Amino acid sequence: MTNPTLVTEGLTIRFGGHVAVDRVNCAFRPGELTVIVGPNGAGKTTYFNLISGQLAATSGRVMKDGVDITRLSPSARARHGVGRAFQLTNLFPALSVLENIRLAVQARAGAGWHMFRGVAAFHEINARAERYLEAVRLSNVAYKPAASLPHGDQRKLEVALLMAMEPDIYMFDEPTAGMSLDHAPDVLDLIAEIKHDHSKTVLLVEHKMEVVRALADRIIVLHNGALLADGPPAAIMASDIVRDVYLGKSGEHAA
Ligand SMILES: Nc1ncnc2c1ncn2[C@@H]1O[C@H](COP(=O)(O)OP(=O)(O)OP(=O)(O)O)[C@@H](O)[C@H]1O
Repeated sequence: MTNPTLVTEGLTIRFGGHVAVDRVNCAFRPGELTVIVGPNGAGKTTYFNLISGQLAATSGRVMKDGVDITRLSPSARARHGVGRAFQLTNLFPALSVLENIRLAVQARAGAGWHMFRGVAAFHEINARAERYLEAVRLSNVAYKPAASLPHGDQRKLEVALLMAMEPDIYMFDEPTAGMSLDHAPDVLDLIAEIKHDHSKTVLLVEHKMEVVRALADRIIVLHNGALLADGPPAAIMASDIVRDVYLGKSGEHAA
């Protein structure tokens, strides 16, 4: 089995007396798409925030390729290859779709600017931006202002901006939220393509079971902040304990 890209060890955060994420031990590997499920308030988004650095852990560690990134800022973690899709942050609404992607490519190149000098740099950055534009199938709206895109296309643009960062880990929090059913498959196809690049590790928080079924290689279930179950989709979906959580026997409601 390949080495994990990302490991959380005893990862915990307390808000006052409330333990929102409770000693979560989990390892994530390249080529694997893990969906994090659980009832409302289970700690899914908080766990994501602890991994991407939006929240600081009370205890425990986040390791990226063996490096302890627990105390790093979100941008420092991004430079370590932890990429998280955010709705429309990073986006320049008045600039065109292509310009937005070009800026993201340039920001990524900035870290190793010596590789990109002069005219060659300009061409290389443009070529990369065009590649991501095509990858998310937005070439037909390349010159439209980003703000003018319909919601579904804006989500695709977010995926392109994330790809431009060239992360090792892709994190998506409900990528089809607020999206009409006819647009959802496009974004899901993009995520499936990222997963098929076997060097990438993909984490998804998702409520919609049809999305979970379509994409998951593995499901982890959080409940009251703790890791309740972890395994292949068929086993997790058939497990009594998971059904109990979702059917409310333990006092929670299904998400
Ligand atoms: N900044 C915060 N301060 C205090 N409590 C918080 C904070 N962030 C999250 N919580 C609490 O932590 C718990 C977990 O919340 P979280 O949003 O991670 O759950 P979730 O599983 O993502 O839920 P949902 O499916 O509804 O999005 C909740 O009880 C929430 O109220």
